[in-house]
Amino acid sequence: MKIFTTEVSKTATQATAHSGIADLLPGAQIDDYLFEPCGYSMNGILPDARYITIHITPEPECSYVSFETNVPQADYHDLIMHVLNCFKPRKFLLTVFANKASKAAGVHKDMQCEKWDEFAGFSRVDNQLCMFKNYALTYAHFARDPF
Ligand SMILES: C[S@@+](CC[C@H](N)C(=O)[O-])C[C@H]1O[C@@H](n2cnc3c(N)ncnc32)[C@H](O)[C@@H]1O
Repeated sequence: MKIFTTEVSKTATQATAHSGIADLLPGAQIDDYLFEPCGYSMNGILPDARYITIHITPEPECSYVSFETNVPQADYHDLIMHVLNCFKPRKFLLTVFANKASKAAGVHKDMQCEKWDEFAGFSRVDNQLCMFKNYALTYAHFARDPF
C-alpha cells in the first residue's frame, strides 16, 4: 500500500501505472489523484457510459480499498483476480448487482455453488442473496484467515 503515498510515488499517474490499476480495464480514460501524504482516488470512463472508480486509504491501522465498476461481464472471475493481485487484501467483500437482462445474470446462481467456498486462497465466511423487485444482489465476504 506504500505505493499510494507521496513518499513512494511522485505522481498519481505513477501510482496508477505501478500498482497495476492502469491495466485493470485497459482503454479507460483515467482521472487520478494522489493525496499528500497518502491516499489515492481515481475515476475512469469507458465507452457506453461504463466506469471504474477506486478509492484507497493506505494507512496501516485502517487500510481500505474500494473498487467499483459497471462494465458488463458474464463472469467476473478474471477481473476479481486482477483486483486482488493489485491490492493483496487479507479480506474482501464482493457485491454483484444483476437482473435477468444483465450479462452477469448467471452470477447469482453461480455464486451459490460450493466452489466459491474457497476462492484464490480465501475462505468465504458469509454469503447472502437478496432478491429485489427488479434485480438481485449477491453479497459475499472472503477472508484469508477466517478463524
Ligand atoms: C482516497 S480518500 C477517499 C475518501 C472517500 N471518503 C472515499 O472513500 O470515497 C481517503 C484517503 O486519502 C487520504 N487523504 C489525504 N488528504 C485527504 C483529504 N483532504 N480528503 C480526503 N482524504 C484525504 C486519507 O488519509 C485516506 O488515506
